[in-house]
Order: sequence, then structure tokens, then C-alpha cells
Amino acid sequence: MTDQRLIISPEKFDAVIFDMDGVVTRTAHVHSAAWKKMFDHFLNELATRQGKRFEPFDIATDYTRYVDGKPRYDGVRDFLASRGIELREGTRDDDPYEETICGLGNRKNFYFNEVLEEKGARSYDSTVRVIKDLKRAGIKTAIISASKNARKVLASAGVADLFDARVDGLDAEEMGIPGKPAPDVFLAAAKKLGVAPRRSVLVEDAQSGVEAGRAGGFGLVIGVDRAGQRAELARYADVVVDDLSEVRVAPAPRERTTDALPSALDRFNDISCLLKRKRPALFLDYDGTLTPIVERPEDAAISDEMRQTVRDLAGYCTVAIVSGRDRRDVEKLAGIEGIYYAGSHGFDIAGPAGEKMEFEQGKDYLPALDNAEKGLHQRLDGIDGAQVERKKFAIAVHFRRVAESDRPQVEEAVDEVLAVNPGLCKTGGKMIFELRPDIDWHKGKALSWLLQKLDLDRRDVVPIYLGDDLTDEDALREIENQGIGILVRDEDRPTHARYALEDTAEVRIFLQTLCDYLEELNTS
Ligand SMILES: O=P(O)(O)OC[C@H]1O[C@H](O[C@H]2O[C@H](CO)[C@@H](O)[C@H](O)[C@H]2O)[C@H](O)[C@@H](O)[C@@H]1O
Repeated sequence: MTDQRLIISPEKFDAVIFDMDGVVTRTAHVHSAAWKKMFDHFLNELATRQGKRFEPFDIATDYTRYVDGKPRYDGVRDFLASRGIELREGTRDDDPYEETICGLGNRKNFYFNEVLEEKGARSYDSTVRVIKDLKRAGIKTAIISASKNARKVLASAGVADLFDARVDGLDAEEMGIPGKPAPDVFLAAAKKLGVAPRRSVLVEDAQSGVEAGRAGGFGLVIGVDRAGQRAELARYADVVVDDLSEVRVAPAPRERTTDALPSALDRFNDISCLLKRKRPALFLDYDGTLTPIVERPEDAAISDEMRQTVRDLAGYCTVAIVSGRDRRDVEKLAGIEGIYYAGSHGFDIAGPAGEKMEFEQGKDYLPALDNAEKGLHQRLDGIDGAQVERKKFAIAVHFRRVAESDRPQVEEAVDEVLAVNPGLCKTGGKMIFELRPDIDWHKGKALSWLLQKLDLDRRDVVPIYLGDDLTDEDALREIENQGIGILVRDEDRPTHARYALEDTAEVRIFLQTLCDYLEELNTS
């Protein structure tokens, strides 16, 4: 069976960043031969001068350990240090026969260019095939290299135009960023592509390169073992291959809709597999998920059984309720201690040990919200059934109990108030209009923030999110690739969830099943 990690899909990743030498182009042997020629020449002369035995540069050990993948002068410095040899740094203009770090680096470069001109570089067919498949799937690509000769090598191999971005040794020098094992070159490539490192794959054949990938927080690090160093690469790579012919690119997925989702109860086995050797972090929406939707927001009471189940779960993993309601309101309604609460769609967060976080930018909008609240009351208090619910960082206007014929009037009033309160925006929900700060903060961002703050943004944690509404899609999208999104479904619409539950009764059964599973793990 294909290792799932070797299937690169646009659902999981936005970009793939390739190292050049040994991954895309076949120049590793040219480099290693040039390094050996240069060091052996130098070491031999030094040994003769000192009357010592000449110990040649070894490609299998010295090259892979100290030189491979690093900027030229770093390679010289690190190898010489391994032999206890100290040389002056010199400057990049040093003559290739000068015995300085830069001089020796320049000498290696001289040898490299000799061989390159003579033989030319070639590319790996399997890698080029993957790059073309990635393009077809809409996944961006970048090439990185520590080499200042990268442009020459790419042109010689005929692959210079294959990539959306390039960061090579000359670019790195211009940007003043360090080489591998520092992650800066890869991060610069991700930045040029406009992608997040965790949504990017890195492909490397050097130990220093996979180490850089791990340090940079890349979503997947693939090591390519061209030199019998599988174990060393595996220290930092998620997966090691012999060649990119083992990698497959999945085509862009068709949009998922709620009706097509499998039941989270029927698929609990699959869910428990995703949790294997990992721990969950549980995020729960309130209305429509923990409580059934009711006529009046103040009547949305959680059942004793549901409350107890959530409380029990908090004994096994981090639990947060992420709600559109005011944080204090949902805390009071849920009445569950020992968990986190994110209210006003994540603008206002509090933890069990008294931790507090209000999204700073949101506070600038409080005067506009106060003003809008007044305006809404003036316009809506006369409409039977209309209800204005003020949350600290949002206002919900409920029309569930408004006669069908009066509902257009409610929306008109909301639009009028919106027009005189710039900075706010109108969103929807289940029989509500909401006025919120028009800024890029929502349940998804709050969830990410919590994961980071609680040190849960890590590979051994699987975030699970349960929600029913459109505003929950922000959170479902956020964890689409690394977590388990479960929708309490009603209408058919596109969704970022992976599984579905039919109602709050099924939510309770699911949460109880999860709790029993975690309890069993804890006792076994
Ligand atoms: O994010 P949530 O916890 O799901 O909150 C979303 C909104 O829920 C509440 O309104 C909804 O539930 C009410 C009670 O069942 C129902 O009457 C209303 O029609 C629903 O839209 C809450 O009142 C809102 O503030 C939340 O934004």
C-alpha cells in the first residue's frame, strides 16, 4: 500500500520546495568530486609541510557530514574544524590558491565549473514528472540551493523555467540570510511563493537540508537518500525515499458537500486510527452542537448528560467551547469548569486557570458596536419577535420569531445601522444577522491561536472540531488537513468537515464514545 505521506494533495499542501543538487539536478557527484580534489590537494600539501601522514577527504563520511548542502565557505570551515585545522577567513576575492577559507572555497568552485562545462548537468526524470504533476494540481513549486552556481546548473539541465520561485546562494547572500541547517532559505522561498511553511512540502537529499526543514516548521519533509544515509535523513525527515518516483500527486479534489459526509459514529474506527499514538484537543461549538436550536437564545440549555460528558472529556484532553455567543453568557449556560471558552466568535477567550485574551484590535470597535446596538434597538424594538442580543464583540439580531412578512424590515434596519457604522460588517447564521468588527478574526483564527498558546500546535496532537453553522466552517477549514472536522448537519452545502452527525443526540453519543476510548487508553 502507498505510504499516505507520499501522496501530495492540494487539500493538504499549497507548495513544494525542492533542493536543487541531488533532488532536481544530478550534480552531487560533480560537487563531491570537486570538494575531494580541492581538499585532497590542500591536505596533502599541509601534511607534507608538517611531516605528518596525509589523510584524504572521504566522500562517504566527510562530504555528507560537513559539506553537503551547505554554503561553500561554511562547508570549508566546518570540514577543517572537524580536522582541527584553523585558517584565516580571507575574502571572497581571494585567489583560488590562497590558503584561506574563502581561497579554498574558490578553488573548489573553480574545479566545479571545469567539470560542469565539460559534462553539463542533467535532471532527474522522476523529479521533473512530479513537478509537472504538481503544476497540474495547482500546487506551487520553488527551487532552493546553497550554490552560487545554481542558475548555471539549472540552465545546463534545462529546468530553469520549471519553478514559480528560486532562492539560491546568490539570493541568500543578497538577503543576508544564513545557509542550512538554518531554515531561512526555505522560509524565504515560502515567502516568495506566498505560502505558509506548514502548508508546504520540502524535498531534500542533505542532512543539513532536512534539519532546516524541521526547524522551519514545514508541513512535510521528504528526504531523498542518494548516498546511503537513510538513518541520518530520517532523524529530521518525516519520510525518506530512494527516488521521487515513489511520490504521487493527487489531483485537485472535488468540492465536498454536507450530504456526502460519512457518519462520525459509523467511522469511529477510522477516527480512532487517526488518534493512534496521538492525543486529541477538542473544540466544541455551543448552539446547534451541544444544545438543540430553540426559539429564544436564552433558553438554549445544555442537558445534564451532555454537560457531564464534556466534563469527563476534560479529564482526558484539552477542551474548549468556541461560540458566537458572548463569552460570559456561554460560560454561564454551559456551566462546565476546567475548560476553555472562546466567545464572540473567538474575540474573547478565557481559560480554566483565569487566563484571559481579548483580540486587541477588536477593542477599537467597541464604540461602533455600542452605537449600532442603540440604533438596532431604536429600529427593531417595535417589530414583534425581533431580538437584539449584544455580545461584547458582536451583535446578533434574531428573527426566528418574526413573522415572515416582517423579516425584510429586520434586514433593512440592520443594513441602515451598518451603513452609519463603518468598520462593522454583516454576517449570517441560523435565523440571525450579525454585526461584527470587519477584521480578519474568526473562530478558525481563535482555534489556531489557542493551539499555539497551549503548545498543542504539534504533530502528536489532533484537533477535533464539532460545529453546525456557517461560522464554524472557518474553524473546520483551519483544521482540515491536520485535524478531524465534524459537522452537525442540516442543509446541504459545501463544507470543510470530514464527518457528520445528525443532531445533538448523536453529538452526545459521539463524545461519550470518544470519552470511553480515551478512558480505555488511559487505563491500558
Ligand atoms: O457559535 P454558536 O455557539 O453556535 O453560536 C451561534 C449563535 O447561536 C445563538 O443563536 C442560535 O441559537 C439560538 C438558540 O438555539 C437560536 O434561537 C438562533 O436562531 C440561532 O441563530 C446565539 O444566540 C448567537 O449569539 C450565536 O451567534
